[in-house]
Amino acid sequence: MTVEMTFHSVWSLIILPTLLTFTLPFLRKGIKGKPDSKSKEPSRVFWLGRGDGLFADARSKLWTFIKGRQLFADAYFKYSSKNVVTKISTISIPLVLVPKDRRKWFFKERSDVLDHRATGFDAVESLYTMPCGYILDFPAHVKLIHKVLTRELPNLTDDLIQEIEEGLLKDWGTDAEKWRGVEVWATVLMLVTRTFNRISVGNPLCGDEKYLTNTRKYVTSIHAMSSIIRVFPGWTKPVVGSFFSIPCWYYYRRGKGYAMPLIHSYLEEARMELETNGEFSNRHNVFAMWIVQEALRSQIPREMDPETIYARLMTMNFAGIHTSSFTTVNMLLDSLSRPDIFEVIKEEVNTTYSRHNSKWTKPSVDELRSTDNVLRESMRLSGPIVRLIREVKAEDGIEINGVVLPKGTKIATDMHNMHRDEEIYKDANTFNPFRLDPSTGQRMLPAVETSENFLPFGHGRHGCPGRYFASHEIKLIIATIILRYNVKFLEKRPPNVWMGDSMIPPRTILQVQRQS
Ligand code: HEM
Repeated sequence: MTVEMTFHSVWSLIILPTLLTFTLPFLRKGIKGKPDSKSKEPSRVFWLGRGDGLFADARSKLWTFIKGRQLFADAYFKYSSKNVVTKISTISIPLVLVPKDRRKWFFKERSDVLDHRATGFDAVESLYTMPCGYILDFPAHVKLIHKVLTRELPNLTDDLIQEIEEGLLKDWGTDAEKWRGVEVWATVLMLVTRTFNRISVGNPLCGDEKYLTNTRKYVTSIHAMSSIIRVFPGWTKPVVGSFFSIPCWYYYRRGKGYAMPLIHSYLEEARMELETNGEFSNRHNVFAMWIVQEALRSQIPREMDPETIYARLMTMNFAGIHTSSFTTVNMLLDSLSRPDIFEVIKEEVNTTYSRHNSKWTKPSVDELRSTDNVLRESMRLSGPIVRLIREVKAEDGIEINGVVLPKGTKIATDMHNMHRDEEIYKDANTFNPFRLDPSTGQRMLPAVETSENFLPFGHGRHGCPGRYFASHEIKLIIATIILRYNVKFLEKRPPNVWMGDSMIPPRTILQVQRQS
């Protein structure tokens, strides 16, 4: 994976953008001989970082690519926070930033006015990179996450623990004598892939190294390849997108070899149960079976197709694996570089575990309030998604603070900078998990409680449905690490790494030793 990522990074970060920014505008002008789409934009939007003149578009893209972080911070603190509508170039499409006073509306608006899929799916060029993208127009899996996964968490906790224990033993080792260096990102990614697949396909597939590696590669290839495709102008994407997404399609197809036998057997078993008993049993309490049962209930032919069931499983893996791994790694790095904070959660984990007779259950994990505070604060400063994007779908466009935005405009809430806004969080740049809630003066709410001031899981209509699972899973991972391993503190928090528009945790070696 290191080699894969290094190649993608160099290619997507340096060579491609430089080449494209300078050559494609020439080419395009040469071929079409007409000005860029700039003239179609409404004149009243203030476009930060974009001048006039020759190749203004290309220059502003390159500028954002080099100075993007600073430009987004300026856009937020100088304009959005003062309720001015601002536009900013990105390496792909320009974004209009939602002013602070319109955030409530952004999260409440109907999907036929603002399409929410721009955050998770357009941003990764899902049209090309996700062979399963066609299921998104009927998101049955979202309903199952809301209704079944969250409800079943108490019954899934033992399975999650078992997978976390086994995964850690495998990758962090059994040696109680010697310290050992482990690369935290690679091992946590594998651990989360395994744990997530315990609830999605169950045992034994969730422990099958080949299936897990293939799934991890599929998800990673979507992120890596979309970062390349994103650089190209829209009119080239049908060709470029199809070419660069070959690895995504390859891993997707390959994964069928592992998952399809299971899906076929679940379909057969569930059909038999329905015919003989008129209802389903609870024998396989895993996501794959919930999708099968929901499909049979619906009797919609496309839903009962094994291809659709596989597509939903892979979409879930895409939504849940990188987000949860990034968050777990960030929480580890944040707490291990602050011994005072780590000691608080260590004490809490140890006492809660003993109080509950050395067994984790959903209610006992919910008692880990300080651990949850650390998770929440870590997500505030290092949430894996830095901005939420919507596409204007309303035929006549929309109007924000006097500015008209036509259909197709992409608008965004920049949560990375909003979470650093001193008007919302006092000492906003300080990692302080035990800060009080500025609006109530009370302790912070649990990490799953979203608000327009706390957005790592989104908020409102399309807030992340998997957040209850993710928060439970991450706390179980952290608690198991605390109970089973000694981990050396870090001298200081290694900074996150910016790759284009995304912020990822740094590669860090942790020194670990199994507790005897
Ligand atoms: C720490 C881990 C996670 C983070 C930070 C996270 C964050 C997010 C965010 C920011 C959104 C977009 C909200 C928006 O556009 O307004 C989202 C959507 C979504 N997430 Fe998560 N997520 C996490 C884990 C998960 C997990 C484990 C699952 C699956 C079990 C999941 C499933 C989804 C789905 C299906 C959507 C799309 C919802 C829709 O279309 O309405 N997420 N997530």
